Amino acid sequence: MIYLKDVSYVRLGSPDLESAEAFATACLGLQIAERGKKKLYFRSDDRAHTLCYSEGDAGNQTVGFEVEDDASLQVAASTLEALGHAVHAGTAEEAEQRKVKAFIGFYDPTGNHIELVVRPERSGPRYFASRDAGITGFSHVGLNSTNLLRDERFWTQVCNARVSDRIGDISLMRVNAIHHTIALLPAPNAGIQHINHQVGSSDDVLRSHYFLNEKRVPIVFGPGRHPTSGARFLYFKGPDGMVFEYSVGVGEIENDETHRPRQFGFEPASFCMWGAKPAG
Ligand SMILES: O=C/C=C/C(C(=O)O)=C(/O)C(=O)O
Ligand SMILES: [Fe+2]
Repeated sequence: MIYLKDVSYVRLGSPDLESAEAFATACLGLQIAERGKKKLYFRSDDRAHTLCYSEGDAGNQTVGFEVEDDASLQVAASTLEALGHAVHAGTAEEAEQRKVKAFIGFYDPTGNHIELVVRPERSGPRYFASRDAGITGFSHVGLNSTNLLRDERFWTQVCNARVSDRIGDISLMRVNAIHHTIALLPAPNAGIQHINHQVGSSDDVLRSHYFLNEKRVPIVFGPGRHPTSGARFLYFKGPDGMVFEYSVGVGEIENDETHRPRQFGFEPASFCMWGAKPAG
C-alpha cells in the first residue's frame, strides 16, 4: 500500500514564463519564492513552494504527493513496479529542484505524471503575496481520468485514498481528514483538470470574482457552492488553459472509519447547490 499524506506541489510546463508569472502573482495571488534557470517557484502557504512553472510544453504536468519517509518511498516504488508501472528514481539534482529530500516519478493508469516525495521543504518567513486573494494554501487537484472506476481502484487500493463522495462515477477522495485531496473527472486524455487553493472566507471568493472579471480572466464556473464538500467556489482559467479554483469551507470527514461515501446524481445540482452552471 502507498500511504499518501497530502498533496505537495504541482509542476507545469509553459512556453511563456513571463505570462505565467504575471498571472500567478497579479491574478492568482501567489508569492514568487524563487527564480531558477527557466523555472519559477511560487508559494501559497508555509511550504517552500507549491507550484513550479518551467519553460516548456504546457502538456508537461506533474502532481507531487508527500509520503512519510524513505522506507515508505521504497515500498511505493516496489508496489508500483510489481504492478508494471515504470518508476523513475529521482536524482539528487532533481530532488533539489523540487525542494524535497527524495522522490520517485511514475504515471497513474490514465497517464497522469505523479511524483511521490519525502520531506518537502517548509519556509521560515510566512507566505506573503503582492495581491491579497486571501489564499490560505494549496489544497487539492482534479485529475483527468479515462476510466473512472479503474482509476478510483488505483487510488484507493494501491494507494490509501478513501472515497468521500461520488457524483455519478466522479470520485472525491481524501488522503487525510480533508474531504478531498484528489478529484477524478472524466476526460479523453491525461492532464490536471484543476488546481485548488483554499481562501479564508466567502468574501474572498466573491471579491476575486469581481477582481478577476475586471482583469478579463475567464471565469469558468461559479461563484457557487458544492453540495459535496460544502465549499463555496470560483473556477477560472489561467495560462495554457489551466483551470484554477478558489474555495472556502471544504469540510473534514469526522470519522474516517465509519464514513460511507455519499452518492450524488450526475446532474447540475450536484456540482452547485446555488444553481451556477459551468461556462460554455
Ligand atoms: O465535481 C464536483 C466538485 C466538488 C468539489 C467539492 O466538493 O469541493 C471540488 O472542489 C472539486 O472537485 O472541484
Ligand atoms: Fe475542486
